[in-house]
Amino acid sequence: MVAHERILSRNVIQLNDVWASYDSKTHVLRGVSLSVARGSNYAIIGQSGSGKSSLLRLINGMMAPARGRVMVDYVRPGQNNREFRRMMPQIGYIPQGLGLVDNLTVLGNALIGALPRTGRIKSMLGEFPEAEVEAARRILGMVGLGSKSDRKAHMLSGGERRRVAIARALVQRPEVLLADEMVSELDRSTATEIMDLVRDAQERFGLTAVMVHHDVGLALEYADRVAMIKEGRKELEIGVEGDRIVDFESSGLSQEEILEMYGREP
Ligand SMILES: Nc1ncnc2c1ncn2[C@@H]1O[C@H](COP(=O)(O)OP(=O)(O)OP(=O)(O)O)[C@@H](O)[C@H]1O
Repeated sequence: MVAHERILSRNVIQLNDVWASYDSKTHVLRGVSLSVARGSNYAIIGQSGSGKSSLLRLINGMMAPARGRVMVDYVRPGQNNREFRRMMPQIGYIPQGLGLVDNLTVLGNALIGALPRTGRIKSMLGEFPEAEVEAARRILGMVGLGSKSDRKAHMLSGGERRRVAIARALVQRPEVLLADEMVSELDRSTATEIMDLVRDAQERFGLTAVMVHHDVGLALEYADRVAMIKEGRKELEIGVEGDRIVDFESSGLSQEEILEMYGREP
């Protein structure tokens, strides 16, 4: 990515009338359009099976749209696109279930984020450059795991596991963070701690975040925009401005109608 492009692209992520399918018969996403502003936090909510994870997979290039256009900083995501493969390390992805390696230490898991830079074989032998190890330790300190870097991942609490997943993503030095239901199974206060951490990281590194959430209240508290997906369609996109919930789709819904729709979902 060159500097002038970054200045021009206020929206890091852009989806235009995107349709997606796993079997080329049924569509799991139908005509979704959205824009994610640089540095913002964009939340996606919706019932199970509505297409939220598929949306993230389109952004990180694991899935291609059947129709429509997905762009991340002017580049079309896709494994076949060399330009996108080059920028892939700039997209940190925390999947549902987090994807930690249980028998690796906290530090080892965090260093997985450095693999795109260090090269796989050397790293598998545990030969990470000292500067990478130091950087990973610094980030573990930032997420509150400085004293637990030698602990095996399977010995951690749910909140600590999320912190490791965030650290791994940050070690990658991403510009965009995608997280799929990262705080859904946590109690409210731990979920808040983890979201505070994401907010800190966003401020510190200018990160853009797209996060799938289960809890509408939490989404509204932390996100600049909240999109609701229903049966593959984007039903609404709202955010809080002052003490009001604003409908950015301008579909003319009243506050009461918005609250009622969100109250029913997911
Ligand atoms: N690998 C796959 N192959 C075929 N169908 C899939 C695959 N992954 C998801 N689907 C289907 O696509 C639809 C959307 O799934 P997706 O995982 O995107 O929904 P979701 O909103 O993230 O659901 P959840 O909240 O349960 O994770 C569902 O009907 C699901 O069964």
